Formats: sequence, C-alpha cells, structure tokens
Amino acid sequence: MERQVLRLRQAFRSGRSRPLRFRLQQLEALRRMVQEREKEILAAIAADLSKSELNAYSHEVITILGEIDFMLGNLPELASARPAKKNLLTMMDEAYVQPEPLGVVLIIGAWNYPFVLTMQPLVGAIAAGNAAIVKPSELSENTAKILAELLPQYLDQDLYAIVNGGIPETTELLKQRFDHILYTGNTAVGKIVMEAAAKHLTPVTLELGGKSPCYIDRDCDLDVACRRVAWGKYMNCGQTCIAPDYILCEASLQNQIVQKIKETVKDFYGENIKASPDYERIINLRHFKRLQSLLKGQKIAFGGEMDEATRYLAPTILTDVDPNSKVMQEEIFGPILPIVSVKNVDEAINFINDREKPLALYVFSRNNKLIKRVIDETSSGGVTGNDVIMHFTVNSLPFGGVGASGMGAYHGKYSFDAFSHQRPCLLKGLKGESVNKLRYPPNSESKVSWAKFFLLKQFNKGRLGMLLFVCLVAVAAVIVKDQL
Ligand SMILES: NC(=O)C1=CN([C@@H]2O[C@H](COP(=O)(O)OP(=O)(O)OC[C@H]3O[C@@H](n4cnc5c(N)ncnc54)[C@H](O)[C@@H]3O)[C@@H](O)[C@H]2O)C=CC1
Ligand SMILES: CCCCCCCCCCCCCCCCCC(=O)O
Repeated sequence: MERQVLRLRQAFRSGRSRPLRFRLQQLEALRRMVQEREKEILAAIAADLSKSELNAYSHEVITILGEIDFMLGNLPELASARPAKKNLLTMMDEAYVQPEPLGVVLIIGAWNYPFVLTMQPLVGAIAAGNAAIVKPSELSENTAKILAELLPQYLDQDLYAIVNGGIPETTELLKQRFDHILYTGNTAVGKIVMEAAAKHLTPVTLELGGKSPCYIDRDCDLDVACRRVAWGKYMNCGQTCIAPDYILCEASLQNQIVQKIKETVKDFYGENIKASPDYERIINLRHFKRLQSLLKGQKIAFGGEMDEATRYLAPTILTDVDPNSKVMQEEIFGPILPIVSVKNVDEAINFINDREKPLALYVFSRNNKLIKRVIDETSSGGVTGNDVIMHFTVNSLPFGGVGASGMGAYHGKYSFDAFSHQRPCLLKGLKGESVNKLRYPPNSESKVSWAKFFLLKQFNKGRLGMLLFVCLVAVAAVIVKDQL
C-alpha cells in the first residue's frame, strides 16, 4: 500500500496530472470507458443490487456521463486564475486566485450506488489535477471488480489506482498520508476515517447518512406528493442515502397517504412486486435482518411481506409510529416508510430540530411561503421542495451533509473545488519603496494614519477611481517622503 501511494505521489510530483490538456484527455478516456464498456458496467451494478440494467443506467451511468460532460465543458474556466479585488496598497500589482491540485487523494465509496459514489468523486479529482486512489465498497463486489479491471485500461496507471478489499485493506490505506479523503458511508466509519486523517492533518469530505424527514402539508396535491415520495423511497429498495426516511403529517392525512402510496406501488411495480424488474433487493442478510428487526412491534399499514432467501422486503408503510421506537432512532436504509403524526408545521419544525441535522429535507405543500419557512427554520444537507431526491441531479447545486450528515460537498463545480486549493497569489513589482516605507520600522503615529488611509479606503469606481487613485498615490508618495 505504502509503495502504491508513493508511486502515485511521484507521478503527481512529476507534474503530469496538471496540464489542462492532460486532465481533459483523462476525462475523455473515462467517458470512453463508460461508453465502450457500458454492458459490463451495467451487468456488474445489476448483479450487485438485483437491479435491472435499465435502472442501473438511469440511476448511475447517466449521472457519470453528465458529470464528465459538465467537466469537459467547464474545466477551462474552473481551472483558470480568477482576478481578485485589490486595496490601495496593491492597486498596481497583480492579485488572483489560482486553483491548484491538492496532491494524492483517496476516494472511499459505499455499496448502494457503487458506480456513482466512486466515479463521480474521481471525475472531480481528475479535473482538479490530482492523483487518486479509489476504494470501492467490498459489498458491491461485482462493481468493485469491473472497476479494477477497466480503470487501468483507460486511465494513466501511475496517477490513478484502484484498491479493492474490506476493513483490513481500508485500515491499511488510511494509515498512509493523503492530501484529501472523500469518504461516503455510515457515520460510525466516518469518525474512523476522520480520526485517521487527523493524524496527517488531511482534510476530509464526509458524505454520511441520517434520517431525512419528509413533511406533507394539509394544503397539498396528495396524489402527486405520494407518487413522488413512493418513487424516492422505494427506488433501489430504499437503499438511497437521500431517500425520504419518514413522513411527518397531520394525523388526518395518514390514511389517505397510505391509500395513495398503495395505489402508486401497484402502478409502479404491478400486482406481483417480486416479479417487477424495477424493484430491487436488500444488499445482504445482515441488512435484511436489521430491517426485519425494525418492524417488530410496529403497525404495518401496508406491505411487510418478506423472503429471506432472496432478501426481498416489500414496500412497507408503518402508521402511528412512536417517535421513540427503534425505527425512528436509526437511518432505515430500506423500503420501510414510517408515518409520524404532528399537529401542524410548527411541531414538524420542532421535531426536525430536536434531531441530528439530516442529509436531505423534503416539504410538500401548495404554499410556497410554508416551504420557505420550513427551510428557514431548519437545517439539512440539502432540500427539495415538492419532490424528493431531485436536488442530487442538479450539478450546479453542492451535494453534501451538515452536522451529523457530513461535511464538505461535491458535484460539478463543487467537486472541482473539493479537490482544489484556492491559492491566493499577489505579484508585485520592485518599485514603490517610498510608499512601502509606511510598513517598515520604526513605526510612528503618522505612518499609522497613512496605513489607515491606504488599507481602509475602498476605491473601486472604474477608470475615474483609478485616475484619482494614481493622483492620490503620487501626492501621498511626495508627502510621505517628506515626512519620514
Ligand atoms: N452522503 C452520501 O452521499 C451517501 C451516504 N451514504 C450513507 O452510507 C451508509 C451506507 O453505507 P455503508 O453501509 O457504510 O457502506 P459500506 O459498508 O460500503 O462502507 C463504506 C466504505 O467504508 C469502508 N469501511 C467499512 N468499515 C470500515 C472500517 N471499519 N474502517 C475503514 N473503512 C471501512 C468500506 O470498505 C466501504 O468502502 C448509509 O448511512 C448512507 O446514508 C450512502 C450513499 C451516499
Ligand atoms: C425524462 C426522463 C427522466 C429520467 C430521470 C431519471 C432520474 C433518475 C434519478 C436518479 C437519482 C439517483 C440517485 C442516486 C443517489 C446516490 C447517492 C445516494 O443518495 O445514496
């Protein structure tokens, strides 16, 4: 492991990953990989998550193609230096912010969207000019295997590597020094990653989970709300980090919501859900048993059927759920939808604020003011109003958590930023010593007043301001020279 990181570090230090042309070439190669090897990639994702290849394409491959296209189209602008505003003392100098790559970065992915959660950060790491090691989840073993086979065929092998394995391999990897770590997965392991990173003062982006609430207001089109909630909750069998975890609504809405989601489920998956190509399975037996245990003692208003042999768990709704019950204490990450009743929106807001900050928050209402109020009075990684999941798909929005749901963000420009250092650069000439005397010892009352004048005054009024400024500097230089 140590040698592998060293190899990447040497390649990074050679400067090969930095030129814009090289980054664009690598991104194009990654796009070619996705296009040319689409069948193998889809088959691997499908095998890992008992998913149809059509769904594997629309849940995962489409996101990566979109992200690569975004980077190819925007990289020249993202990577270029941005001029910075100057003060009086530096008006004649050059000030700019130059994004620079961080170095060798580590990307640790989770199993639930195994292609997106490794490749989307990789696109950002390449775009920003880094070397990268990708560590896919061992639970999605087919995707991990195909990535290990394909990436070296398309990408520069000295700069981009893939390490497969479970806890021992990841533990070993985390002992190495990286310049950034982007980890996606559960909060407990997030803490392990952050602790390991702290030993090297390595910055981290943590994409964690949590319970994402969904408030459905009385003033709402329930048919639409229930269809959208059912889509986001039961997609990937509930194994989506931003799936609506539970519903908050007034008690009088509960039965209608159950009825409407029930009808939607029939429309989506037919009478025999098990036979639907659009309904996935739980990833493994451990998660299946965990979900089974969350149902104990609950009122199952819909669903609840299960088959351990195939890890099938039907779309399920729980009603009159006690906020203190187990299903409301941990992230569900499965197709179980509890409904908790609240008296009104105020109680819903308090309910959300009494708990850890969620990764996503959903509000359904015809009343935009109410939606804005919920946004203003709560905190969450992201928000979608009158829909679920969809903020993930907008790559001009930063995607990430806050508080217990994570730190940092990525997607589109934010991925580029996550893997870049914004380096401030100020380039001065060697002239102007008469004004510079102001900052050289010995200090004096008059120097301080001049310093205040130069540093605290703001002149940003275009050409006229510039002219005025040049005159001022000339006069000041003469006065300062005489006084010092
Ligand atoms: N914020 C986001 O974008 C996303 C967050 N998630 C969250 O991830 C969670 C589900 O993923 P997990 O079951 O955690 O996935 P997982 O079991 O695949 O673990 C994630 C990664 O951590 C590594 N890992 C596991 N145990 C480790 C240890 N002791 N030391 C070092 N590395 C270790 C694994 O090898 C894997 O690469 C949910 O909480 C979900 O909400 C999932 C997808 C997206
Ligand atoms: C007109 C046709 C439109 C088709 C749109 C398809 C939209 C598909 C959205 C797919 C979202 C995938 C979410 C992936 C989330 C990954 C991270 C996570 O939350 O665990």
